[in-house]
Amino acid sequence: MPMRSELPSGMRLVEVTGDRYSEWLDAWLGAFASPPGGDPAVVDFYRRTHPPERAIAIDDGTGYVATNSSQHRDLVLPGGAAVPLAACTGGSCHPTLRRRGLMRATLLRLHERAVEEGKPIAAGGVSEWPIYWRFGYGPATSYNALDIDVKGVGWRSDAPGGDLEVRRVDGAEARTLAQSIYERQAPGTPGEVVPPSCYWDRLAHDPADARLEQMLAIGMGGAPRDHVAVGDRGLVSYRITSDWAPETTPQNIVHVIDLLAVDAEAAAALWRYLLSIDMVARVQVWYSPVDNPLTWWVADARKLRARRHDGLWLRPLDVPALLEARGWAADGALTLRVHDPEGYTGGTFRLEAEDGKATCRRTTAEPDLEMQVAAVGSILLGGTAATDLARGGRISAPDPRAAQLWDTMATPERAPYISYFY
Ligand SMILES: CC(=O)SCCNC(=O)CCNC(=O)[C@H](O)C(C)(C)COP(=O)(O)OP(=O)(O)OC[C@H]1O[C@@H](n2cnc3c(N)ncnc32)[C@H](O)[C@@H]1OP(=O)(O)O
Repeated sequence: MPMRSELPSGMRLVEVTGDRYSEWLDAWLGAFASPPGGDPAVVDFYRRTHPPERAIAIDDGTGYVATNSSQHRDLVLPGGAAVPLAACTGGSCHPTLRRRGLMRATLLRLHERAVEEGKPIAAGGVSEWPIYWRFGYGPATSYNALDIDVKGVGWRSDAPGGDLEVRRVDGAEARTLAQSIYERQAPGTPGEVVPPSCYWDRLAHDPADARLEQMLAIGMGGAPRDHVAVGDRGLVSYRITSDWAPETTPQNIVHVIDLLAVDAEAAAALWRYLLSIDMVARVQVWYSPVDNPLTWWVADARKLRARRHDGLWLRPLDVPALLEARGWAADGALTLRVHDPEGYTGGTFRLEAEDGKATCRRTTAEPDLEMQVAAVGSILLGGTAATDLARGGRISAPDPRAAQLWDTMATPERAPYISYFY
């Protein structure tokens, strides 16, 4: 039976209606200090990417005091298969009512709804590290924020992409290209959560208002936005902010907003271009894969100055379905015992992988590996090592070779990564 939680008296958990969507958005984004306040451009964008019928709230009789939502999305697994995902985002509670279980009530409802809809997993990019473990979420992907010293980093003469031409494109073409490139690159990237096509409309907007830029996830700074493409294989969207007092050397900064490429050669051509713009001292990127081959194209990778962050957190709701859907790098058999405080997918399962595919069935055997469901979320894509979690006390493995075997079997084709925040 799913867990329920009691709400303080006078409060009701409700579905959000279209006519109160703007109020819902203000409550949600107000918790992040950016309420759109009815700004039609922001409300219209969110209404399409996060539609009212996916939103829930707690109403205390005077208005919405807590919010949450789960979007229909697909999650790419190792091997390229995608599974239906409850993409949770929009968790908030008014600060006057914090720590009374309001968020708990909304999130438990979202999990219950995901199971009703047949989704084997929920996921979110979480605001703060300590919160989501208790709800069965574990960090599964990582990304690097880069702050590149352009003068110091250099470019190797044998790096690929030198023969490819880059060309300017306008916002409308950038929008079309971005969606098409993403759709071609995502199946090879475990951890990507395929956004709806309207998500890419943000590339066709070019508001002068810095606040709106931030809300539409198209960068900050109020500078004009540029889009540069390599054929139909790669696209970068960026802004340059000026830092040049007349008596000094120019120190402009390139802020990369989206960099998408179907293959390494196209990505290299875009990076080569970004690192060659005159008067630029630094290139800053919020999201970069941790296995970005840029490391091997530049002359001095220490000048990339990478800071690693957790990306997507996964909450398995049907462990056997997920283990059978993902691809496996090596043959092997393991028995896993999973504890799920919400009661959806606890139990002991026998996993048997052969020729890239696996079966996973309930068993009464003793486990090789035992863990909370949040740890399954962490290791599912192979981006977090079971051996690390075993050393950290999050997985119990009486024979340490069992965690090693998991890591060998679960090795993904590349480091799990989500290229944006939702
Ligand atoms: C995927 C997403 O939606 S991420 C977005 C999350 N939203 C934000 O960070 C916006 C700003 N913060 C807020 O609006 C609120 O503080 C929220 C949404 C994080 C928490 O809402 P609350 O209603 O206070 O949470 P609630 O009372 O249900 O707490 C549930 C549990 O999480 C814990 N918790 C809640 N917030 C935090 C926090 N910031 N840090 C650590 N633990 C937390 C509580 O202590 C409680 O734990 P317990 O059950 O073990 O006692």
